Amino acid sequence: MSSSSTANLTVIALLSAGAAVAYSIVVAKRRDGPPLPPGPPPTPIVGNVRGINASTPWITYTDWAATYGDLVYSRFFNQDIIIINSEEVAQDLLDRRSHIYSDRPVIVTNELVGIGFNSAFLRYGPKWRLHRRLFHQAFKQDAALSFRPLQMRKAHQLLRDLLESPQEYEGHLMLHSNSIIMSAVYDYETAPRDDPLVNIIDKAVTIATSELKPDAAAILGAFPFILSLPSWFPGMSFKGRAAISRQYAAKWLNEPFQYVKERMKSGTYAPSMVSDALEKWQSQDESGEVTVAIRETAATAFLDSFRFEVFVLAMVLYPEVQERAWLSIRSVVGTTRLPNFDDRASLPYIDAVLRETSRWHPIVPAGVPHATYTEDIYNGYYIPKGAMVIPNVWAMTRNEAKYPNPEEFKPERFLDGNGALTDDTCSMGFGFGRRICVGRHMADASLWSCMALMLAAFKFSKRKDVNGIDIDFEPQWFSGLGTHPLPFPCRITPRHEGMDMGKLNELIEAST
Ligand code: HEM
Repeated sequence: MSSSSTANLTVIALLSAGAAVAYSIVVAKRRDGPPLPPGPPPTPIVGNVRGINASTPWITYTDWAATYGDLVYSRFFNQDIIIINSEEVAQDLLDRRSHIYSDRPVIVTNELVGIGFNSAFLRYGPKWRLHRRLFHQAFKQDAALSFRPLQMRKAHQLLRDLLESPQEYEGHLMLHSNSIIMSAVYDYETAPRDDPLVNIIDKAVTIATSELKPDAAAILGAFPFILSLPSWFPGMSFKGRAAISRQYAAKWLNEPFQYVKERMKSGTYAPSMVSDALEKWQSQDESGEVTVAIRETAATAFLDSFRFEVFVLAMVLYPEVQERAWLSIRSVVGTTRLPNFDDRASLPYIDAVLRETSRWHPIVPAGVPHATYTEDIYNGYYIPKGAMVIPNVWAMTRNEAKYPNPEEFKPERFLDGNGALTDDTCSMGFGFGRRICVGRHMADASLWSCMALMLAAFKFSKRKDVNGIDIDFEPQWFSGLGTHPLPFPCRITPRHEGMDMGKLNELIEAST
């Protein structure tokens, strides 16, 4: 949804609802009893829109923490919003009171653009439970071990791609992420370029996410009658775009799923999340409900790509960290092979780099919002039923008491005096409670294998200008529901002398 559409929606909402209606909503919520948590004073009708940096709301929320504390109340139209700015409060509420805090807010635009199937946004209830069960079967801790050969094979391919065309590193990293998911979920081998299925899904995701704006969703949620206005009505052009998005979303759901079904029919398939689940459930699924859920969970998985750019950026900006990481790999693995999962326990510094990468710039900095199933009282504050609860991971990673100088990339934070890993796994980037990320074990192993192998084989540094001088740059960030660095000038050079494809293949052979 374009920002002008959102602005028009706001005007429609304001004109049509009028101050009286909106005021009555606010008045209706006024009640005796414990107060709401502290928060910035709202503007009449719209609530706390002003002052929020729309592209990086997590930074605004972190600033609010300095004034209002770890638990902040804000409002957007009639949507109550609770912002959690500390890990302790997140654990108290989202983990320990997960029976209250495991719902999701209704985001009307999800259905509108055709991604209402997304497991991560399902309301707390039987459908979500079924999705969660299907995911759990494929990605629980011991099942995730079965992906290790795949993760290694894909990481080896990434090294070949980086050696062949290092300047295209962003494309290679994206392909690596997509190809792991497509193999694990559909047993589908993605083509290096212009893969037909990935192109369909990418297009569907791009169209859908460009129409998803939390502010527009909140306005439509507060004033659902707006959706019944015709497409020609000023501000309603998004309805036409949403219809196109729904068509693409249907292809995203169906085409890769159909691919697996056809391969199963012809008997030419290897295990995958979809084929395993179909085999297990098909005979007991008379209503077809589980088959639909399998298709939906599979499509959801594609949305959860791993993002390796933050790691590459950190290595470029902190060469001393990169050097220490490489030396630690060399001392354990030597130079005649590459690391594999058996080396992980002997390489604590690499795990410290992984943890610091997710702390330094979490890729989902404002988490995925939860919602309250019933009302609650916490530390004397009233938390309304149906409130959107935002775990502000950014503020948690900026906790000066736990992470001094939080803007600095310092893997040592996660090591004790003996160089062993501490108990702090910095897992808040994967969320909390019953809605915690179901792909976290698989994601963790994919991140580790990719980081360890890239560190062993390549050096990442600033690109040089024609005079051989490093090109300095200020990192820029893409901001949406997630965030990642925008392309930056990076030079990728092999660590091993005289490295060519033959030598790399020898190293890979020696590592397996
Ligand atoms: C580095 C990679 C990843 C990160 C940082 C990440 C992060 C997250 C976060 C923050 C949540 C929300 C948790 C909450 O509501 O408290 C989430 C949920 C979820 N993630 Fe991930 N994720 C990653 C990879 C994956 C992968 C690889 C998969 C699937 C194979 C996956 C599947 C899911 C699903 C299905 C949910 C929804 C869970 C629910 O609502 O019950 N994620 N993830």
